[in-house]
Amino acid sequence: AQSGEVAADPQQYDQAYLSPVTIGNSELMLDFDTGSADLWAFSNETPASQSQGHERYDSATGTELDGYSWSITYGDQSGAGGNVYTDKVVVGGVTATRQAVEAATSVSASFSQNIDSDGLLGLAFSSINTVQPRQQTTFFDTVRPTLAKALFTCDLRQGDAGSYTFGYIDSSKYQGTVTYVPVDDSQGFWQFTAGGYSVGGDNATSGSVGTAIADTGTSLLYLPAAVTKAYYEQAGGRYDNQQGGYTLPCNGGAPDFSVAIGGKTFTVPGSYIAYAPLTTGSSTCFGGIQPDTGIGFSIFGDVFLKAVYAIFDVSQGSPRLGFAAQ
Ligand SMILES: O=C([C@@H]1CCCNC1)N1CCCCC1
Repeated sequence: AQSGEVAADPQQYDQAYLSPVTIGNSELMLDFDTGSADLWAFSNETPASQSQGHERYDSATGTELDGYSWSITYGDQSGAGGNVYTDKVVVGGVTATRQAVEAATSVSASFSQNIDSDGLLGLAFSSINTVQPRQQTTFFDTVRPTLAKALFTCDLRQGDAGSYTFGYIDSSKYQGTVTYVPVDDSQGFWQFTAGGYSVGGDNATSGSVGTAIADTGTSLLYLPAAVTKAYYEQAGGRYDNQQGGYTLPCNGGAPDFSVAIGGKTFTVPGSYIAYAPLTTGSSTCFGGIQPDTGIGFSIFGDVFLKAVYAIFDVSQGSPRLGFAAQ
């Protein structure tokens, strides 16, 4: 049975985490994304004008799926599209011999401009893979039958290299016990229910966060508008229309944010929520918690995930998420 571990290296401000992946004879840095289900890469078929500074997948090593294509638009309106090959993909020593690899023939500006990232490796459910005419499986779904345990884990860290593991849980990476919650995969996401919250350790937990997804490909923590408002009232932040989000003082006084999941409380340190100065040297920071207005559920992105050890587990028949304090 297979198992393995791969590094997750943070970009500036932990905006995204990138992991080395070998596809055929190409070694690329991909953004592992539990909020989408396509494995796509800059390729020899991506226009040079769009791929300056990127490593590219050389599709010559692959077998083209004739007449297949893919096209994806993400929640932030970025996107990409192209052709499909099968090829050998290796992640931390775990090998998928015939993985669908989506070679980009076009990518949106934000992908061209982020030269650290050579593409995405989707880890949501394969039901939302965009390949036509026949949907393809994610890397995890492809290798799942060969894994020692049908699960992968995520250990993201603030400003430091973390890791993803496939096929095993590394108990040295967390403290205390793991709390498991059921996952509703009907929308293709790792969707769960979060409970009460508290700001700054005051145990007057109020309200409930509700439906949420665990999304390693999203930088911030998007919460219901009322929860977000309550946080910034205590944090001394304000909604800045010009910035398109809440901002707060960078000065280290930001309160912690705690949320109950599966009856256990998980805490995001205030320092993670003073996310990044508006511009270099500014004493005002963009907030790591923002409203989930218009999305339909909360998004537990990297600001939350780097505070916990997360287990994405399909070994029990029904999918479940495990969380433990880091
Ligand atoms: O496009 C996304 C995200 C974008 C950032 C990377 N992860 C996937 N979705 C998740 C939230 C609901 C809408 C779809």
